[in-house]
Amino acid sequence: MTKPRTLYDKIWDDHVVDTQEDGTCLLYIDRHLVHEVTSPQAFEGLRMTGRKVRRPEKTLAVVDHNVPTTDRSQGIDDPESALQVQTLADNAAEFGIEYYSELDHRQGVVHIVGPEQGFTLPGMTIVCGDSHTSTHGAFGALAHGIGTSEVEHVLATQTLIQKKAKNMLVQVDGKLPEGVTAKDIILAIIGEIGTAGGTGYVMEYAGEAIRSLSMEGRMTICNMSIEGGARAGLIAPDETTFAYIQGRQKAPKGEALERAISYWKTLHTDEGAHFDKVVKLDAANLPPIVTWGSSPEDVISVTGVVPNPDDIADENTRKSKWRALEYMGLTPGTKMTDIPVDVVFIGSCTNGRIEDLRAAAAMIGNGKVKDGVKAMVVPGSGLVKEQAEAEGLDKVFKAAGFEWREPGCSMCLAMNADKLQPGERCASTSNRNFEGRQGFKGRTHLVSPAMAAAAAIAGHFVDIREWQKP
Ligand SMILES: CC(C)[C@H](C(=O)O)[C@@H](O)C(=O)O
Ligand code: SF4
Repeated sequence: MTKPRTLYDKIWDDHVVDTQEDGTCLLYIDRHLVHEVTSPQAFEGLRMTGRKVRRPEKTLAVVDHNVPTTDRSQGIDDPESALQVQTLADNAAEFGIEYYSELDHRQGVVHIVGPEQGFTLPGMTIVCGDSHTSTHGAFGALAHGIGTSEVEHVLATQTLIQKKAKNMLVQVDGKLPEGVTAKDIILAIIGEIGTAGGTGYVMEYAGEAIRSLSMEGRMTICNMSIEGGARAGLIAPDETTFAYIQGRQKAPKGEALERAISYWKTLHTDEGAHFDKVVKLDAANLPPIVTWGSSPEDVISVTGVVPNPDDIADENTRKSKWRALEYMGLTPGTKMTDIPVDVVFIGSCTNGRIEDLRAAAAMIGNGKVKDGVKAMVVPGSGLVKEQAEAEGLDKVFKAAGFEWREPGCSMCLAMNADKLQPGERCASTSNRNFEGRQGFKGRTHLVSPAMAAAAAIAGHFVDIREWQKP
């Protein structure tokens, strides 16, 4: 009898081209996503050595980080961003790679675009010069970020040098309560294991709460695997996955799809397979979560208070959490619901999909964005934007005073004009609350889309389980 294997073991085994004595492997890469930030030197490397892209048809390029989210039909004002974007356009043309420009309606954040186009499929190895490539693991694909020199290696050879990681199981049982979302699950997991908890592991998420999630929710979970230290997260594909894939532009069709599905059905962890680490969480007990510090592990229930770092035994951690509170301008004991916000950002590859925008819009009713609060919605892609407009969500947002923008990474990391001013406090649906992440001295609180929308209207965090929409 063959040894029971995890989902990660199976995908890994299916892609190993060569194994060295020390365990270093050469892995075949099925899909390579490329964006403007981490690719220029990789293409330059190819040019200098006279090499081509090995499999241009397995490579897809899209601009996302540097694009403005205001009207861009007249070009990009910022010279650095304009150059960055133009460089990717030129490289894609020169090397024969399919490219979605800022004017293409398929353009968006790379991790939203891949799944949306059916480019991301179960059982594949997927890489991108971007840490949030873990998002694609929601399809049961082994997907992770790579560095620029690796981008060059994959472009040239369609392979990657890798050592196998350990297996970790994150079991989330129970039924998610009303008002609590995939974002709260993953924030709770990171709060539990810490930002280094997944280091050296590939995390597989399983259990009733994960199974009940839509593909959008699963992507939110896998997206933040990297914030928990794991380079990749995985969720076994099932009927929800197959239904999402069906009919997508680049997905297999007809008989090819049937054959693919029968293979995809084998992509699950075998009974009795070994995990090196197991973490369990009960979804039924989860509240809506808000981060209070400058690390994604600094999580607290919306019903809680800003914690007191003096309660932490370890001196280094205590000091660093005090520093975080100082940066955030918060005092221990303050009720989370008493913290006012200046800015609300709804978007990013964590929470910029259609379901996220629906959840945010559903909080609004006849409400208006609180005076003095600046709120913006940045759809994750042009297709998300179109879908939202077809459903009239843009009207709901605009009537309430939210700005309705063009797709891109935007204020998730402030590489374009969308930035916090020093000292501004933001309720954000993105994935990183590091110092300066959304702008110099900007203060970020990570929340779900529904929590962000309610904060925009109330002007402070609210427990959306008790939210009476205006
Ligand atoms: C710019 C890019 C390399 C970076 C990443 O790798 O994640 C960015 O997308 C981010 O979210 O910080
Ligand atoms: S939306 Fe944010 S996290 Fe996602 S790729 Fe862009 S910058 Fe990175």
